[in-house]
Amino acid sequence: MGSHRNALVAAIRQELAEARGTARAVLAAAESARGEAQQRRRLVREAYATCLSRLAEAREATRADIEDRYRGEAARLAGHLRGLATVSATGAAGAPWKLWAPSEPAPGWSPGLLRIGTISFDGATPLPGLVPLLDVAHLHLSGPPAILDEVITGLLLRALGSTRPGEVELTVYDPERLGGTLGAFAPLGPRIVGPGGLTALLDETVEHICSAAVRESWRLVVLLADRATTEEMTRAQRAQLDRIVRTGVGRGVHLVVRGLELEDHAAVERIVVRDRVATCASLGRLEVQLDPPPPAERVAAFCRETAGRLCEGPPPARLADLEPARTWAESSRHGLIAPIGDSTDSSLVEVTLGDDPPHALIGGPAESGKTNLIHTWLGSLATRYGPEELALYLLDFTDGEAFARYVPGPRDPSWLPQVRLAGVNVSGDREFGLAMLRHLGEELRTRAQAAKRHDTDRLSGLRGADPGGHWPRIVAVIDEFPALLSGRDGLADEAAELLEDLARRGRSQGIHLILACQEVSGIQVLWGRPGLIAQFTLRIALPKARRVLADDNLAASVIPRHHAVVNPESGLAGANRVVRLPDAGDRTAWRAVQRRLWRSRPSGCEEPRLFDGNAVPRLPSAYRPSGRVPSADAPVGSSPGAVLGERIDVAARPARLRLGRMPGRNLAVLGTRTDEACDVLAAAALSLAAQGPAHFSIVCLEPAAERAAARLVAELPAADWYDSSDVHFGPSASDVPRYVIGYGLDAAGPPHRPALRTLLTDGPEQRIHVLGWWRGAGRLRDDLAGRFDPIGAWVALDVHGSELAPLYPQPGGPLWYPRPRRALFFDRSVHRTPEVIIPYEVNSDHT
Ligand SMILES: Nc1ncnc2c1ncn2[C@@H]1O[C@H](COP(=O)(O)OP(=O)(O)OP(=O)(O)O)[C@@H](O)[C@H]1O
Repeated sequence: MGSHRNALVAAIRQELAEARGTARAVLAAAESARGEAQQRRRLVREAYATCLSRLAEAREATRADIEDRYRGEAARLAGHLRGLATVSATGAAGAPWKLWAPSEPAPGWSPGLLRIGTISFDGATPLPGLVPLLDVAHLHLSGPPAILDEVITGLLLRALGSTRPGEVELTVYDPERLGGTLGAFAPLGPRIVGPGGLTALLDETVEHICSAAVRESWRLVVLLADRATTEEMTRAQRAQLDRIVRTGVGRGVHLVVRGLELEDHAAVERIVVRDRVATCASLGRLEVQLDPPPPAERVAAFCRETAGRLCEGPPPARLADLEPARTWAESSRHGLIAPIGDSTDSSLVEVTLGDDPPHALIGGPAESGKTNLIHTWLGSLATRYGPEELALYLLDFTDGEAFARYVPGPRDPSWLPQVRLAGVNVSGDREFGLAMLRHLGEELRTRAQAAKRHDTDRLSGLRGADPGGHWPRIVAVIDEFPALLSGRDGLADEAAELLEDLARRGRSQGIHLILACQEVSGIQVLWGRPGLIAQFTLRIALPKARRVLADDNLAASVIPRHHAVVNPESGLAGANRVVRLPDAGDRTAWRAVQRRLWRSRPSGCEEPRLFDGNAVPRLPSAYRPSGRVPSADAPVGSSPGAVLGERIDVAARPARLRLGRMPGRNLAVLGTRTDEACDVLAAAALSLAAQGPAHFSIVCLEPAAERAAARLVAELPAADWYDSSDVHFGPSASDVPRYVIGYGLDAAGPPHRPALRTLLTDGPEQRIHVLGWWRGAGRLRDDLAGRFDPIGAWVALDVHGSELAPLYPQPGGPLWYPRPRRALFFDRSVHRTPEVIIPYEVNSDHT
């Protein structure tokens, strides 16, 4: 029993041991599985954490990117909006009060939006908060009345300040304060309507809307309604108000209302104000931080000033107002019509140049605005008629440079394409005036002949018969013309004759004259020539002008500054038209117009000829022996021409002295002006050297001329030099022409006179010519023993006409009063009378 029990115990022990072993093994396996699971869990957790952080990073990066893009987009959008806002509310309509000033609308302007405050936008610079009014909307405002009144004051100031005085009419219904609410606008005389006046106001406004055929201004009806107005509003009043809401905007009638409901309509812009923040129907959810009210003193000053301007009437037209809708669209076939200003009712006043009236006379005292009028007229013509239709010749005998603006200058390369010729600073050079008249005389002849060929006698006929021809109307303007006519000499007589001929026959050939002058005496020059003055049927008299209009026509003495009387019937009383003249003095504005016209010039349109009396022409390079020097065997012309200076003519041609193989073909330059004498001799020698092979002998007996003579020698291809140490007047004959260029020849003295006389007398036939400078006519006479035959041509500098008598065929000598940089040139083989020339600048340090 005991052993059985022992065996059982042992067996049980065995089983227990096995079971324990199995359990341990299972435990170990379970623990290992748990360890693995934990490991896996850790890995998963770690992976999860990594994922999370990556996701967070990606999210951050995307968010930052989105934010960047958003900010960029927002800034771009804000920029666009700001640009749009600037364009939509320019000048007084949109400027903050700090910078506010009334702004005159430009021509063609149409009303934009009006600023009431600012819109803040994501930390960016705030945008202006704008609302529509003129031409677009009625405004309905709700909120605290005091703030609304401030907003309305600001809106009215902006609307009035961005339009022309008088263009916006103000009516204020203010039953509570009887106009006191908008009292700052009192100087403008708004219509104030008190309690009991609403019906009449609405009826009258509806009537105005129905009757306004053409809208020329706006009417703002401000309704500042109180509680009683709302409560007592009748159905009839409501009906009228609704009618205004529906039909007013199209007729320029706008309501600005607070305290009263307006019916829903597309034209009603609702502005709701809370705590100085407004929302507006047109701005959606954007909130507008309201501007403070405009400073009271600014409103008062604006209203005072505008009231003053209203009393004066509308401002005169500006130069830009005279411009046509289309540039160069007019034909000048039958005449030239252009406005020069406006009348007091703002309608433009046009003047005509054509068959009748053909020519104009402008008169007025100094500083009365003649030049300004000419600029205005030319500007008006030049924008209407292109270079094929109009050619301008301008001459200014005043001391100014008024016409320089029309030609290329150092700062502006543009020119007015219609200008063919402009003379400035010509007061000392009447010869240029004469040259212009001669040129126009030639043109007149050409036109008359062409017209005759086409069996017509006037420009309109010629243009019809010869449509391919170039027959623009010509307008020649001569400011301060008496300077040209008043001298008692041949020049004045010829100028007057040419002028009379042009005035008489030019009318039918499309050549028109505009003469201007200030002095009564100037006009008297014309009155002394009834045939001439009779042609100037268009008279334009500036304030206080005398003798321009008929004697019994006193209009010019009563017109104010910057006005003119235009009279196309020779100044007869009854044909006056008073015109307000624009200010044409703004060079920048003019330059913009001119540049525009210049860029549109047709190809081949040449630069105008400018004659500037104060400028010294340079010897053109064509007359210098630069480049290839003619070889000794090159052909020599039979009479090479020595260029002495520039002729005072339209084409700026050089004055030439032909030096043929004939007796007397020598030149004497007379006078004491060393520089000019040297320039004449140098120009002559250089131009001869440029024409063919020649030999030069330079004889310099005047120390002051040595430098100039030496420079000449340096530039000449072949030259000998002689001075007081080896004076020599016997150059041997040769195959090529020889020229003796003498500086201060009178200094040679008696011992050399016989040789000099022989050379002067016999030289030319052997092709030896003397071009010499004598420092006075008396010294030349001494050298020649009173026999001037060998001197066939002379150039006089500061030598009076009477001293030149022995060298001149007419008794008494030529009429000549020396002037700086001008010389009198006489060649007995070609001239009947001497001509004035301008010695070229040759030896200056600039050349
Ligand atoms: N319509 C105008 N509006 C404004 N300013 C003007 C007007 N007309 C002339 N002026 C100014 O008046 C001044 C004199 O004008 P302008 O030179 O045209 O007179 P003028 O009669 O030609 O003088 P002068 O006889 O001395 O040559 C100038 O400063 C010019 O700018």
